Amino acid sequence: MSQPTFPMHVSVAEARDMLAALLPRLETETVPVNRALGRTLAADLEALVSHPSATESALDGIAAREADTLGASPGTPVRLKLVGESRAGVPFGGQVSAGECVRIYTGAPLPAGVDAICPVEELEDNGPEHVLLRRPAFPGDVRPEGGDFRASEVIMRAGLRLSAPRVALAAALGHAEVPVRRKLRVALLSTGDEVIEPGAVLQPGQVYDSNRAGLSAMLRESGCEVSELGHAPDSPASLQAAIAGAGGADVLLTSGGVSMGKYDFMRDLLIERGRVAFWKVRMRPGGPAILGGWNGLPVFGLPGNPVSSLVVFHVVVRPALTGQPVQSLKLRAATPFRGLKDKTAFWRGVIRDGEVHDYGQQGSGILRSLSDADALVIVPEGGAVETGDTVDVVLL
Ligand SMILES: Nc1nc2c(c(=O)[nH]1)N[C@H]1C(S)=C(S)[C@@H](COP(=O)(O)OP(=O)(O)OC[C@H]3O[C@@H](n4cnc5c(N)ncnc54)[C@H](O)[C@@H]3O)O[C@H]1N2
Ligand code: MOO
Repeated sequence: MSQPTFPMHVSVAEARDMLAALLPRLETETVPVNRALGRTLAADLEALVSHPSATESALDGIAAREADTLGASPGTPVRLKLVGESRAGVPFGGQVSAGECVRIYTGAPLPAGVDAICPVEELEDNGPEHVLLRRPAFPGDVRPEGGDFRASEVIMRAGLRLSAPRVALAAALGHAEVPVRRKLRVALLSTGDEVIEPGAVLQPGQVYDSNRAGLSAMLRESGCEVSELGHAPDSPASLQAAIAGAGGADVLLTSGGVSMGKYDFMRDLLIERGRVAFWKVRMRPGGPAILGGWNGLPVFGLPGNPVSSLVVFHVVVRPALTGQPVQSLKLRAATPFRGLKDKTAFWRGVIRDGEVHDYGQQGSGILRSLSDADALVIVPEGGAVETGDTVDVVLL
């Protein structure tokens, strides 16, 4: 190849940013809150109500004045008069005076005049109208109005990805519907003469298409709408015909055909007849990845090796598509991890007792390693990890 006119050997962060820069701004749509899992909030969400909506009990028991109950113990119980009941949804309407209490249940509003709770386990009935407390009532077992959030406070920010707890929070804030960004439409194409559908009879030299299954699952997990273009054999004409089916997508992901081989036509198509933003990333696995464009459609060419394609998706493509950074944490290395002079390594690791161990087989064709591993251990360019060092790991 003559001197390339595009960047080569970019860093992982550059690859991520260059892909993100090619993606469109996503419009806002509204979805029912119980269908919002995995979506990205398009606007700030404010609390329409306070939670709790009234000061309430955290326990089943009685509500009383703390001052009346101080000194209560099993040997010297305090006797209070029962004047009513407060249930969740059916509050006690009256005023509670000194020496009095009301039966109360978890989530029920605290009546006027009382400030503390004694749980039912510490109570004994004393005739039909009195109870004995074996310990004082505690103000700490009262949940104050607005203790979780207050009406009109902004509680969730635009850009937040809606995990299950966040869906619950949006509903608790009072939103039946939430504004979210529309899903990114991602077309997905596998390439390679040897690649066949799982279920077909495999001839020697063929391989089942695991990349498309894995990438499609990862895309759905990432909140994308996936348009599966199937599989194209290794010929420029077949690739062009398959890519033409991606009309309407925001981005096309392909796997295979991007390295140094004679039949790596994805690479040739983008370099010779399309547009290239970069070729090759300083990472292993996944070095041969390519980013470019075809008739205005951004195209990210993932390497064919099964581990490589999924690892590049994990650390480059997903963060770019979702805008969510890669989450890493620090662990103690229980084994050494090899470094590479000019590449960031993402080695598969197994976490045991809070330490990360080398999985062992690190070949890019060993798909089992990715399924068995708990994490990718990041060894920066030029670095190496000795046993006992602290390493950054990305959970899988
Ligand atoms: N001389 C060199 N050879 C290779 C280099 C290099 O720098 N110089 N890089 C190696 C690296 S690193 C990788 S990664 C691979 C990537 O190659 P391609 O993207 O061109 O991928 P293919 O050659 O098409 O396939 C590689 C491998 O993966 C299997 N494969 C492909 N698609 C699928 C699929 N959908 N599901 C499961 N498996 C798939 C394919 O059968 C091959 O075994 O290049 C190295 N070579
Ligand atoms: O990058 Mo390749 O992905 O090492 O096998």
